[in-house]
Amino acid sequence: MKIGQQSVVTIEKIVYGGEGIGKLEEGLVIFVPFSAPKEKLRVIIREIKKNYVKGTIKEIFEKGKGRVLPACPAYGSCGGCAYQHLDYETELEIKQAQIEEIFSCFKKNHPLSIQNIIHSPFPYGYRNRISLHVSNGKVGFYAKSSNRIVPIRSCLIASEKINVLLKKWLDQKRQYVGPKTMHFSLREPEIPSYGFYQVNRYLLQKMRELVDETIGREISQIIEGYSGAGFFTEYLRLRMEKIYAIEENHLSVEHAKTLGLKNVFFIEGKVEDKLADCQSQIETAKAAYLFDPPKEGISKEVISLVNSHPLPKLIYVSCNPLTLKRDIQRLEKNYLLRTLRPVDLFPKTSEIECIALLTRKNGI
Ligand SMILES: C[S@@+](CC[C@H](N)C(=O)[O-])C[C@H]1O[C@@H](n2cnc3c(N)ncnc32)[C@H](O)[C@@H]1O
Repeated sequence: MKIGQQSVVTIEKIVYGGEGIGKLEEGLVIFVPFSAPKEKLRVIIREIKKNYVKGTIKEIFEKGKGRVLPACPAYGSCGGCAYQHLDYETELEIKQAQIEEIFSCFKKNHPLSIQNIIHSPFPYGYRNRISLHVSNGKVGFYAKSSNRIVPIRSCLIASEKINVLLKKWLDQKRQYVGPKTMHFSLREPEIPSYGFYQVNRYLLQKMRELVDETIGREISQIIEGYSGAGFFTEYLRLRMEKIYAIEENHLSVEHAKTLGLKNVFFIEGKVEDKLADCQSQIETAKAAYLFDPPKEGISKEVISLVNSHPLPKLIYVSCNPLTLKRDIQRLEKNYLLRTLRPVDLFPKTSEIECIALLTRKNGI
């Protein structure tokens, strides 16, 4: 096998991350980006690894399920989207199957029910914020796994308001000539101008309702880790006795405090440092953890604190199924995984949001 060699392959499925996989005649597994399920392709080998190869499409012999023409001229070079070449129905089926596969390992020892993916009402125009990079007169997004800037004029997954702002900024930013790449972000005026904020403007209320439903009515106290600017806190406090909300980003905490929520303690700092204090103040029998960490997941330190003080429920909102799986495995001795709800917060990209419900094992 050589780089540049051509081969014929049928794509078996699309795996998490967005690439199709198939087997070459030699028995080697091949990963092919921008392919569709069951598609028959001629591919060019681009990279050879120990146990697999990577290829790109040279020719499509038989189109796979759901293939459509991508709408964005930067698709394929910009690192943002992975599923513009598929219709939305196929993308949702693929994402559901990926979640089923990643979490199938829990089926044996947990009463796990994987629910149907919640779709975004629209797969385009949903982002309420974008981050761009500027260097040597180029303004755009990074190419996949690279610092190379792919210039763009507009972004189809961003909202109309963001695209209006982008148009205004493009010519100004292009003037920038500096030794380093500069980064800037554009946000809709409705959302806080700093720190993390949920990105899909069509699913904001739905996310809050789903988390509320998952928590359940018997819970009246919450320890919320990674609470950001109080996105879930603001909604949940309407029916909670009290919430301890821990967040390390100073500006997000400042914003959260401006909401004036009476039954909420906003605590600035790392969950690692503040959790034990909250654990000592909560009434265990009616309390739950709500965690919404960044894609790296929860640190071993936090997992160990949770394992030393398991509350009846733990609700885990995650934007990375792989770290979610890892963290559930680390919590397994105290918790059962009950439900997993995929949510398509990031249509056309390979990302999948999940809401997991874990309940404390009996007899702890
Ligand atoms: C995915 S965001 C979720 C924010 C919020 N739940 C929301 O929906 O807007 C993760 C948040 O965790 C915060 N964070 C990351 N690591 C942290 C840590 N070790 N301790 C406390 N906060 C942390 C980040 O600043 C960010 O606001």
